[in-house]
Parts: sequence; C-alpha cells; structure tokens
Amino acid sequence: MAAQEAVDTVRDREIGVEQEHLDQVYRRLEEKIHEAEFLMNDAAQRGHVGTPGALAERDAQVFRAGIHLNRLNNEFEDFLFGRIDLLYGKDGEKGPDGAYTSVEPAEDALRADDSGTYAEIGETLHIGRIGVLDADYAPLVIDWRAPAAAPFYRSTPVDPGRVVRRRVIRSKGRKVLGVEDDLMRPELTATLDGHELAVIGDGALMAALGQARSHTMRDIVSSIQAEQDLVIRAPAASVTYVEGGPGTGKTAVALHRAAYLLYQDRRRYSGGILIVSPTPLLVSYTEGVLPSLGEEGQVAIRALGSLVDGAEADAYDEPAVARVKGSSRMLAVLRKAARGALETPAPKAVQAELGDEEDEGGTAAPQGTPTLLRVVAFNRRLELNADELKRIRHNVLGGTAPVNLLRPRARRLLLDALYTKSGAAGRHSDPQLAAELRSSFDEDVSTEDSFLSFLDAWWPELTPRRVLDAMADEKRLGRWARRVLNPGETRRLARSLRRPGLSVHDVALLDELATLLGTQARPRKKREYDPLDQLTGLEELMPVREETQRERAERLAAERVEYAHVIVDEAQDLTPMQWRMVGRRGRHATWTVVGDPAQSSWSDPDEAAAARDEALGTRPRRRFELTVNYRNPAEIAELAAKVLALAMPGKESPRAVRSTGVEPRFVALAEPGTAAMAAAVRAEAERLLGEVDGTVGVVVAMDRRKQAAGWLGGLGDRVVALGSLEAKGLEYDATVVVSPAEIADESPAGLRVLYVALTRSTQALTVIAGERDLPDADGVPDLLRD
Ligand SMILES: Nc1ncnc2c1ncn2[C@@H]1O[C@H](COP(=O)(O)OP(=O)(O)OP(=O)(O)O)[C@@H](O)[C@H]1O
Repeated sequence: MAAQEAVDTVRDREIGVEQEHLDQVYRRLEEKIHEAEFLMNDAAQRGHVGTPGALAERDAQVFRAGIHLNRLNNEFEDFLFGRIDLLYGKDGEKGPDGAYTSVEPAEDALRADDSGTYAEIGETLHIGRIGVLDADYAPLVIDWRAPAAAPFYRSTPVDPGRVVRRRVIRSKGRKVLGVEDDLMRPELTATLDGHELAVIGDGALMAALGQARSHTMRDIVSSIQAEQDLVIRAPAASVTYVEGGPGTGKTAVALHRAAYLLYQDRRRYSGGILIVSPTPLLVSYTEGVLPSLGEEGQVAIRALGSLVDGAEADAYDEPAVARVKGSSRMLAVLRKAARGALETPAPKAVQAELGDEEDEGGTAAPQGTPTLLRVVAFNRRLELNADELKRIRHNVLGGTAPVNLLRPRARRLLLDALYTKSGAAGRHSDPQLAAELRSSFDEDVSTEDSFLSFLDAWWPELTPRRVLDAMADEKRLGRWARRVLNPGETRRLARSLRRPGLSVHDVALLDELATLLGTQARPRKKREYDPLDQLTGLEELMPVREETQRERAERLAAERVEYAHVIVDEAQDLTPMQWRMVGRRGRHATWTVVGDPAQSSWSDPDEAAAARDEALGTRPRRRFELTVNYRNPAEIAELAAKVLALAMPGKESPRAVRSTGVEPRFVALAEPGTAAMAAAVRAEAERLLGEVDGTVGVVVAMDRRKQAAGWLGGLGDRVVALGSLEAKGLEYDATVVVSPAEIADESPAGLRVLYVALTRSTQALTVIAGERDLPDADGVPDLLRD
C-alpha cells in the first residue's frame, strides 16, 4: 500500500512538472495570439491612412496575422505530447531551432565506478505539433518534424544515442492528464537538477494501442517507432519504397511523411502532394489525420476511382472483368478503339447538337460515319466518295498522334482532295496567284455548312467517355480486341461496359483514353490575382480562411495535372492500367510507395510489378521494411498467419507487439442456408458490440455486401458491413469474418483477400463458417485448421 502511495506521489509530482511547462507554453501562446490580434487591429487602423502602399501593407499584415491566429487556435488542443531528457552532447553547437544537434553523447557524459554508471541530464526538450519559442527565442516546444525532435522517435534501448528518458505526455486542453515513460538506458543512474530521474508507466506505445477505435484513423505522432521514423524522414530524393505486413503502420507512416515533407520543404511541395488510396472508405478513414498534423491544402487524398476529374466511381467489376480492364493488354485495345471510334455513331445527345461535348452515352440510331462529302465551290459541285474518304482517313491516321489532334490534318487533306477535283490546281503558273486561289478556295469551302457538319460527323471530337461507350458493342470491341483478348474476355468486357455508371477500373481506362485522344487538359482555373502573393512569399501561402482544408485540396486537385510528390497506399493493388494513370500525375515527382504483396487482390502480381516499375521509371529506390504489427493481438495474427502460409508460402508474418489472451472465436451455422447465416452474423455482431467500446466490422464476400447490411439493421453506427475488397486498410475493435471459403473462392487472389479480412481487428475476431467452409466439430473452417 505504502509502495503504491509512493508511486502515486511520484506520478503526481511528474504530472505537476509537465503541467508547469504546459502552463508556460500556454502563456506564451496567449502572448502570441495577442500579438497577432494587435497586428490585425493595427493593420485595420492603417486602412485609414489611405495611400495605396499603406493599404497593401495593411492587407499583408492582416493576412499574416490571420494565418498566425488561425494556426495557433487550431493547434491549441493537445499539441504538446512529448519530452526527452538527454545526456550532454558531443559538441556544444545549437541547431537553427535552438536545440543541440549532436546525436551522440559527449565522451565525459557518463561516469562509471564499481557500483554502476552515472550521468547528469544535460538537456531537456519538449516535443509538440508546432514549435513555440519563448520571448528570448529559446525553444519551449520543438516541432515534431524538426531535426532536433528526431531522437524522440529514433532512440531505442539498443541504440539510445543521447536519450535517457523518453516521455509521452497526455493532455486535454490545458490540463496534463498523465505521463508514460520509456527508459532508453535502464542500466544508468541519471540525475536531473540533483534528483534521480523518475520513471512512470509501462511505456506509451501499449497505452496508445489499447485505446478503442473510431471510424477514422488517429494520428500516431506521439508514438511513432524508430523503424517508422526512418521512413517518415527519409530524404525525398527519388522513390521511397516501403513494404510491411498488415498493421505495421504503412498508412500511418505515409500520412505522417506527407506532413513531414511539407514541413521540411514547403516551397518545393507547394506543387502538391497526392495520396492515392484504393477505396473511398479508406480515404474517409484517413482524411482526419492530416489536418490534425497541422497540414493544410497542399495535400489531396484521392481514391483510385476519383483520380480523374468528373469521374467518381466506387463500383467494382467482377474479378474476371477487373482482371481484363486492369491488364496492360488493354492498351492495345484502347489504341485501336480511340481511332476506330471515329467511325461509330454519335450518341443521341451528340447527334442532336453536333459538336456538343456533352456526352451521355447510350445507344443511338445507327447513323455511322458519313460516306459522301458534297460541297459547292467555284460554282461546281465537288464530291468525295466512300473510297476516297477512306483513303484520306487512312492517310491521316498513319502515325501515332492523338486522334483529336489530327482533326486539322484531316481537314487539310479533305480540302486538298476537293481542290484537286475542282481542277483549279493547274490554272495559274504564277505561284502567288496560285496560292491566292487556293486560299480563297479553302476559305469558301471550310466555312460552308455542309463541310462543317460533315467534318463534325466524319472526324468528331471524341471524348474518352464516348470511346468507352463505343466499346460496349461486342462486335465492334471484338474487332478492336482481336488477337489481344479472347472471345470470352471480349464478351464480358463489352457486357460490363453496357452497365450504367463507371466502375473503379473504368476510370483508368478513361484516363488512358484522354491521353490517346489528346483531349485538351482542362484549362487551369487561374486563381484570382492576389497582391498578397507577392508580398507574403510562398511559406505564407496558406489557405484563404473561409475555405476548408478539404475544399482547398479538392480545388487544387482539380486544377492540378501533376504533383510534386505522390504517395501510393496499398500499392500492391494497383493494376498496370492504374499505375499508368497514377504515373501520369507524378512524372516529375518524388514518390513514396507503400504496400504489402501478401495483401494483393490482383491476380498477377508480376504484371502489376512490371507496370509499377514502368510508372516509377529508372528513379533510384530506397527500400524500407516495417516488421512490427501494431494492430492485431498475437492471437489474431497467429490465425491469419495460417492463411498467409497458404497464400504465399514462405512469406514471413510481421511480429505482433501485444497479446490480449482472447483467442479468435469460431461459430458454425446451426443449419444450412442464408437465414441461419443472417441470424449468426447478427448475434455475433451484437455480442461484440457489448464486448468492445469502439467499432465492429462484418466482412463478407463482395456479392453479399447488401445482404449483410440488411442483417445488421438497427444495430447502430458502431457496426458496419463490408465487402472483402472494401476492408483493405481499415480496422475495427472487433471483426466478424463471414465464410472464409466464400471470400477465398471469389477470385484468383481470394486467399490474399481473406488474409486482409482476418487482419482488420485490434481486439476480437469471430469467424463464422458457412457450408462451404467444411467446419470441424469446433466450427473451425478447413482453411484455418493446422
Ligand atoms: N507507432 C505507432 N503507435 C501507435 N499506433 C500505431 C503505430 N503505428 C501504427 N499504429 C496503429 O496501428 C494500426 C495499423 O496501422 P496502419 O493502418 O497504418 O497499418 P498498415 O500497415 O497500413 O496496415 P494494412 O496493411 O493492414 O492496411 C493503426 O491503428 C495505427 O494507428
């Protein structure tokens, strides 16, 4: 009892110490807010001066002060989270943020005698979401992304550097709630201001991992681990390539890396950072993290189905179709289609008003390409017949230039042919007169209505959507796909393109078509001229205040064709066609690519890897591996490892850091059929809702998605039903995986998809075995038995 009281006293004292520091930081922040407010008022006053120079200066001041205030207000909550106590450093030099920069301790920092090793703490640093200096420019808080903060993340007991004690501080508003310490040099007796260094708690990481999950990811800024920090701070020279199993923090690391890169070189990354995620669900799950890291507008998080402007797809094709659409064989088909579509009938909307770009798809009355051009020039009727037109078209299409960009050439060759027919060609021997005659001919003919409407029908301005719609006709597609796709693939592809709406895989086809057609990139919406752009410099180019982070990101994304840095999450899932689409957005970018081949839902990982290599070009790569699973307890990780052994024999599982003592539960259906499955799923979901504080995910085969949502009706929003492909990247406190066999049989990559499903839970897992799972007496499906 007495011992516990002593611990509590030490804990309270340490909390008190941190509270004092936090109070000091808040006082300083308040001063800064007052300063910012003063600046704003002062600037407003100056408005009365009235000279143009004074007005511009006022505007600049208001702008800066507004940004400052905004930032301070935003960062006010929970922004001080760490502290390190360091040995004296090797050199006495201070870095630009006022902190010592040396990583290694000074030679005389440690004293050893027969009874042990001793040291005096030479420096204490507090780490937070932004840096705060006191009035004398000494650091009260160091920004987590600053070099001086790196030891907070890098130091480990094996390689402690100067760090003796690493402390995570939990606070709410202005109140410090607790501290958790990790000792990096447990063998050392260290003193701080003459007192022995206190150590509180069992370490911050375990405390963080034990918390209940919500529907959004939280940032891990206070508990980033050393191997993760190496990735986050890796120099952005070329391609940073990260592999790691489920739950190793790949997504978290990728998001924190975006924040780090912006901090480190805001000027460079004002060109934008694009984060590509496989599904909209993962986008909304991760979206909360960046603003909370203190980043604004420059980062766009996009799902693969929303990467192309105007396309917003979240429907999935059946695996056999997705395989065809994603394959690089599609390139040959699209090349043919982009040219062949010139001869296809215009959709109704286009027919109604030729030249109208509005393209709604659908099948039109087969108008087809015109086979006769008739004009009147020099008082003569001139005609080009079907054969002549065909020859001209063939001629124009000779090279590989984008079809829409060939229209002027088509127009010229038509005029050439008509001119030859007119007999005017040899009329003048004087070249100048001949040229004049020709140009008046061209002008007459090319402004004639019959010529113009012919050209629109014969060489229409094609949109990617129109070509894709044209591919929905099986016979036509068969021609374009000859010797590339087999008849079954062609049939399935055409059928899927006849369905209304776009699938996620269609979007990459649209993007490829846009390139093949040479569709003009949408003109950049020019930002309104703002005199402050010149006054404030790029660092200060922060969002206009009334625009939200998301709105700004969307606007920038819409305007942007390419980005300065591209981060690809779940990279193992990009098809070759998707790699091409993403690659076009980062031709001059640096890249961070994170993924796990063992979770790939793509049936031909080698083909996808080849396309990835093409997208990344010859840029040098730095490879990193993440090896620790922070999500799953060991009990769940062990079960998932059985599926990994089937899916990818020899592939190692990441090491789980914690164990809950709760084994996964198995439930077999009381009787065959959907009703029994519905009852079992609902009962398990209800039970788990009672067991965990956070969220419950029910993962089913893709074609049971809607059904499963119905089974869970009325259970509230802590529980969600997901198709197996949608579960990627997400996590829940508890999951119910329904019929492993159904998930595994869904596609050639089914076992890897099942592996994903089994690795979503942070606490509890129930597996419900259907008939096809052949459960044993304990309800364990055959796929999960030893
Ligand atoms: N250093 C850390 N401290 C606390 N939590 C962490 C840390 N690293 C990762 N996590 C948590 O572990 C979970 C898994 O992280 P994340 O989703 O980034 O992993 P992943 O490698 O992308 O997984 P998957 O491949 O399954 O999508 C998240 O809840 C994340 O917040």
